Amino acid sequence: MMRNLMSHVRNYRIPVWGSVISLIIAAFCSLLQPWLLQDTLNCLMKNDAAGIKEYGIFLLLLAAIGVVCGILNIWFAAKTAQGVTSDVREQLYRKIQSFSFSNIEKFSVGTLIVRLINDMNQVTNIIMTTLMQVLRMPIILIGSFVMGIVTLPRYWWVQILLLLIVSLVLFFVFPSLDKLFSKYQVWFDECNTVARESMQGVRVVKSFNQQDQETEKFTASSNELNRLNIKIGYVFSILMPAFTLVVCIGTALIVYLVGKNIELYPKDISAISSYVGYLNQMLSSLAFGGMMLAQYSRGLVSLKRIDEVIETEPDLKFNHEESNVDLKGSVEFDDVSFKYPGSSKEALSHVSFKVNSGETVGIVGRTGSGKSTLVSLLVRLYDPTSGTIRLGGCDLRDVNERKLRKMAALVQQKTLLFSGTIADNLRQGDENATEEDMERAIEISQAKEFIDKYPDRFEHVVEERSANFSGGQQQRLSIARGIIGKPKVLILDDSTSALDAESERKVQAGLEQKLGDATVFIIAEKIFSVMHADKILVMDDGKIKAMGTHEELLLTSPLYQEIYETQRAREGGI
Ligand SMILES: Nc1ncnc2c1ncn2[C@@H]1O[C@H](COP(=O)(O)OP(=O)(O)OP(=O)(O)O)[C@@H](O)[C@H]1O
Repeated sequence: MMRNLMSHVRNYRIPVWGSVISLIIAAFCSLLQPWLLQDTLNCLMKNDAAGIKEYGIFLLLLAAIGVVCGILNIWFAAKTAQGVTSDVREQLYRKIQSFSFSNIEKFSVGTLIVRLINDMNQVTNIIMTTLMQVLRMPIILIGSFVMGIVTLPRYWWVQILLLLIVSLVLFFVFPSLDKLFSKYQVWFDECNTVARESMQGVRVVKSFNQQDQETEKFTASSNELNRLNIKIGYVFSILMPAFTLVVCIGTALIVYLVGKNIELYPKDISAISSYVGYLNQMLSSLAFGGMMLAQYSRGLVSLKRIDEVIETEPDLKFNHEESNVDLKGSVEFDDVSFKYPGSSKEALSHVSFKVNSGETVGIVGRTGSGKSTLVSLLVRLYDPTSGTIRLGGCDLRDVNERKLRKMAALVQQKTLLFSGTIADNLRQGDENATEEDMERAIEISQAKEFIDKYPDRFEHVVEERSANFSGGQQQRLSIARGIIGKPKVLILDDSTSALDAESERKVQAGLEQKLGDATVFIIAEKIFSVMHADKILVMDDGKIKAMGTHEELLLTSPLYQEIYETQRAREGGI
């Protein structure tokens, strides 16, 4: 679990060593303080003014070195922790970017975000704790134990007795803290997912008057989180006073023992204060160290969750070799079947068809018949469970990812624009797009009409979740983003649904004229949208039921006829 983290820590050798060295010096300074105090007391009892001055200066010097080293320790530890966390976060983000759809679905977006932000903060804590406390604890523990025995060798057993008591308490409390921290993480994920879903779907929540239900859902998980937090707080609140009590008992015991034998050993009296000092250091390092370990175990849970993501291999492996072969836009599905991960039913079953470069293909079928699944496979968001897909005659699995993304553009059903400017969004389709390319794309997609109304045109801001654009405007922009890179295969997955018939016709005419050599797939609810296509695929229950032109299908496919008649009746004639 630690291996990945350590490989990053190795890049920060200087700050790591800086913090370790300053920590060791600071630890020894605090160990020497009670010792010097005892010598000062001895001088005081002997009325040795020169000795008092000398030891006093030593004490001050020691305290000053301790403070400087303490500050240096924190500075170096923070430098290491921030650096390493930022590197691991970047590694994690890269990994998530390499994930396929099914990888992301398996984790869920909510937990990936929590891992990226919250779990990462825990990694910072682990590194800070290690560099500031974990090393200090054994030095102080062993050092104060030895120094305590040297100070009052007669009462060695007092230290061992108190050590045993504190260790026992920690031994019983520790496992329950561990469990609480793991549970806490699970509920934190849950809380995050509920909040994210409800805020992203705020329109649905409001329009269905679901505020109360959503609040209830959130409150339930938030209460659970709160309950766990309180429990963790209880454990900590019992630990601190329990530890103080043990120190008090130890002090009382040692005062009593020294007092009882004062006549036999009068010198012991000057050792009491330094002995109690060591006792305090020993027990506090143990108790504090125990609590640090509890924090540590919380951090380890986070580290495990991060490693889980980093060690997951992307489901889809792309060929990274650049090829110079200029693939054409022909598409072939050869006996392709596909099941979604975790699903027992085939979403596509033995699908075979061939489309020549430059053709326009309509895909129609009832809802859930597999239309979107088919095109997701075509741009390789998933790999088929069996069968082969060929693009320009080349097996899709052999096509370089960059080439594939340039060749084939999918404009999805759920349009998603990013916050930024219109130009930023368009350039996602082609990072090198010129002003001219953008003009051409918005003309074809009929987005020009509304962009021309903005004085800042391409620099017009797209707000979060494209809130300042209507559904139809968003669709036009995402079509423009799809065509800007001049793809050889363009797929419009129900992406003209929010356009009126006139604009839809204009978009299609534009595509035909200006993207003449591209193969275009159009998934549409309405047959009207695809009736002029060169080929229409009729899908039902994951299978291709019929294929042909509109006129051919009207004669040969009962399913097509049925869909057509139903739509005609509903629209009052197409
Ligand atoms: N991510 C997914 N995980 C599991 N099953 C899925 C997933 N996406 C779709 N399905 C299932 O696969 C089948 C085909 O879905 P698909 O989205 O391809 O249909 P569609 O024809 O595009 O429907 P619509 O016209 O409603 O968009 C459906 O039964 C659906 O429940």
